[in-house]
Amino acid sequence: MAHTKRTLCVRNQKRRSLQVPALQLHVSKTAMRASQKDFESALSQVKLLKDPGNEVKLKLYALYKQATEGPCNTPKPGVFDLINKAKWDAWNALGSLPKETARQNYVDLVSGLSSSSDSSSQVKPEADRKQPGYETLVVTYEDSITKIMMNRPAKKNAVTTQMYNEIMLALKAASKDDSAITVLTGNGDYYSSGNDLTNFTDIPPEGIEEKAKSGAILLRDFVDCFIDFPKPLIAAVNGPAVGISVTILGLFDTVYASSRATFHTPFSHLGQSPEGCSSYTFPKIMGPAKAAEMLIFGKKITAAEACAQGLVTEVFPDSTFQKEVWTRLKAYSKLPPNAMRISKQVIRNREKEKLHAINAEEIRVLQERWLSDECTNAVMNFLTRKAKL
Ligand SMILES: CCCCCCCCCCC/C=C/C(=O)SCCNC(=O)CCNC(=O)[C@H](O)C(C)(C)COP(=O)(O)OP(=O)(O)OC[C@H]1O[C@@H](n2cnc3c(N)ncnc32)[C@H](O)[C@@H]1OP(=O)(O)O
Repeated sequence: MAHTKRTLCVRNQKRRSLQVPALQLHVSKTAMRASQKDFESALSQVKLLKDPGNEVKLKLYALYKQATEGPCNTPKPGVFDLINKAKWDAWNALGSLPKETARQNYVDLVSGLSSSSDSSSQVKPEADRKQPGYETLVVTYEDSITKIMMNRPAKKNAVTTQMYNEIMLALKAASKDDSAITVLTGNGDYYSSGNDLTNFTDIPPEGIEEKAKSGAILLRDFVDCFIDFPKPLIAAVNGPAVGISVTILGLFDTVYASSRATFHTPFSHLGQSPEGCSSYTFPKIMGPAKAAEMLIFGKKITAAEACAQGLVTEVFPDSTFQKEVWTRLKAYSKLPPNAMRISKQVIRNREKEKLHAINAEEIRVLQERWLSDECTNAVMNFLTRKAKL
């Protein structure tokens, strides 16, 4: 099997003490904030705004439908019905986002639009372009770079259902905005601790099989977004990474890591199996033997090891990680954007169909694993704090 190694350049490894993460408001608390009255007032307010552009209008439409009708429940329009298909896609991308959260996101989005149109006579500096409407992410646009930062530092940026949906929305928006490159990173001391294990707890009345089915659709759509992302996609791995946040790195174009980062895919420990196309990308990137140690035996590797094995492009000392990575990315973002996009597509298109098939197959297997005693026991152990990785 051929190894496709990324550039190797391991820097000085220097450990630093972890910073105390800022406290994060609990999602359900914020979701409770928007009352029906707030929602209705946002609906009136939106009519007074100047045209916010198609992308925002689609976001508003999707959140409105989700808030009033729940998850998308209509048949997908035909390919030639462009407008209705775009609306359907935007609504469908919200997956099982709860109605209350959609209502809150709608209110936040309108309030962000109102305040930006209040000050529309002033030209805002690029650094201020924080995009409204996200609760689990901070999405900014600066220097032709869209930065998507996972923002649940107190929970080590564990990925909730809402965060999966918001990352998909942010990627879809980034694919259409005028940024040249897109970066995914984490806030706080972790890059991400992977799937939020409480995702296994809100079982609907229809039973765990239904939950597994909706989880499978969510995960398939999530990974598909990374397979299809049309512009250069960079991960700035600021700290330890676990599970799904590691596996999808094989779908990024470049992975920069802090010397403090570690990479851990404890699927067997959790009674689960590999996802994110890692059953294909990892053996291809690092060779089957190293991939098996990670994916079957859950071996945690350091940033330096991940770089030597080709999963990471370059490791930077933690003390200068942010400065060095952003300096590098700002320089890359000035390259001709069309050329970068086309080069990425030439590289990716050859494998796209295969990657989608692998994604579907991994999820078919995983869906069965979620119903196994091994998985249930492992998740219960974590949630009742009998076990930590
Ligand atoms: C029925 C089917 C449903 C399907 C729905 C699923 C949809 C898609 C699934 C995709 C498949 C993905 C797979 C994976 O990603 S597998 C990896 C999962 N991650 C883990 O197992 C990590 C678990 N966390 C830990 O082991 C430790 O927290 C960690 C080593 C990361 C950090 O330890 P540390 O001691 O430094 O910090 P704490 O444990 O005190 O963590 C601080 C708080 O954060 C909470 N936390 C952290 N990680 C998670 C997590 N992954 N899920 C939920 N909560 C997490 C932790 O509980 C602490 O919270 P409290 O302060 O409230 O106690």
